[in-house]
Amino acid sequence: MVRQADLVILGVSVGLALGILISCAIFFGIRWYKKRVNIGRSANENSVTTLPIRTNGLGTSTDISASITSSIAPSRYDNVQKNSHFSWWSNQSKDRFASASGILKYSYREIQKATQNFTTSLGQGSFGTVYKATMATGEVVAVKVLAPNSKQGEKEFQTEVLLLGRLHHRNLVNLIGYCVDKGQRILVYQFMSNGSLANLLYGEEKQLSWDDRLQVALDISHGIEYLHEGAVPPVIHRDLKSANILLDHSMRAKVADFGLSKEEVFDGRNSGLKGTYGYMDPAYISTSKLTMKSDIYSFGVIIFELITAIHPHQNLMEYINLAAMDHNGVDEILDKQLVGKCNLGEVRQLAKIAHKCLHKSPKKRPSISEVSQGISRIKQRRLRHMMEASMSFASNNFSRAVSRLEDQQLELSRITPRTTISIGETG
Ligand SMILES: Nc1ncnc2c1ncn2[C@@H]1O[C@H](COP(=O)(O)OP(=O)(O)OP(=O)(O)O)[C@@H](O)[C@H]1O
Repeated sequence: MVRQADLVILGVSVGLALGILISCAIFFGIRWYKKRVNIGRSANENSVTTLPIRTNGLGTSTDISASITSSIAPSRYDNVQKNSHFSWWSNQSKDRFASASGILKYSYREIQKATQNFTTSLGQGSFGTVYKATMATGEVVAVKVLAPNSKQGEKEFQTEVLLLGRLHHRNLVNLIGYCVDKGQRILVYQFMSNGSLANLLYGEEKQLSWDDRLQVALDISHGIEYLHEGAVPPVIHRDLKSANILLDHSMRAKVADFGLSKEEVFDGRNSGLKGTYGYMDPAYISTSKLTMKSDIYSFGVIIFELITAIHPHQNLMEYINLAAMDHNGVDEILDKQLVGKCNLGEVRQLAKIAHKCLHKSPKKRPSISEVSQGISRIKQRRLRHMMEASMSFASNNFSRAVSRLEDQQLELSRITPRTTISIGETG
């Protein structure tokens, strides 16, 4: 009996020991597997290249690196030496300052509080809703919350943070921070109180003067000039349109929406082309070859929007082509709000520049610096005319004042002897 009991105890002990051994093996096996999966994942995340940004005097860029994924101009990209790994994205949870360029990382609670629990909507885009928010510091910002069902969302979110976090120019909308928390993806931008150019052109309340429009065109061209000729490697925006141009409190324009460009299905085919119908370069559509000249084409469309206030989806191209058939035909398609309130010479000069941007052969389109110079010349000419006008006004006034003085002197000299006599007589 005793022997049998011993045997049972021995059996149970051995069974238990085996059970513990097997559990340990399973536990450590799972841990090892998870570790390997994580290493693989962060290796993928780290495969973004870090590239330098040049500050060629075009703007206020202070940073020396830019992480670029899909918007780099291909030819120059090849020449830039790639850094091996980019560890920011995988380490981003550790620091409040997410990168050398100082983009802030916010918690979901902070954003929730700043937007009063997401009740201050500014508008809706294809990637989610934009809210006005006041951060704890008192800074007013715009918060873009990515819709959870956004197909392209994650990739575009990363592009926006990695790219825009390192591009700094007064004519680009600044990315202040981001939030990756509680399964949410949120971008925090500087607040642009006058909204989008599209709203200003096609909305009912606001009006844009010719002066404002000329300045907006120049601001946009400076923003693109920084992307094409200031950044190394150059950056192609791919989705320039009036909805992606935002205006601040003093009506200065900035280019927005870098990574969140919309995947458009063109002609019913999923061609993989990026951009927005009506703004897309026909040469890019037919060849799928993306160059900086595709941005130039889209900018040409925006310039014609500024002149005509006709949206590309409202047959703008047909109006432009009709106007091109006539000398000064652009006068016929000028925005009615501008009639009698602008210099037609300037309108025609700007239209001429826009026509060149829309040339069907990309090679024949001007570079962005040529466009900037062209628009600057219009503004300089206007300044010169204004100076000349005010000088001639001043000199007219001066000569009128001088002749009035002479008249008064003559009058006085006529009166003075008589007065003297009369004084003498009374004395
Ligand atoms: N930084 C900002 N400051 C103020 N308002 C903004 C800001 N960013 C976006 N908005 C407003 O939020 C709205 C939606 O913007 P969003 O960029 O999401 O979409 P969109 O560019 O209009 O369209 P899509 O994303 O489809 O290209 C716009 O009406 C815009 O005026």
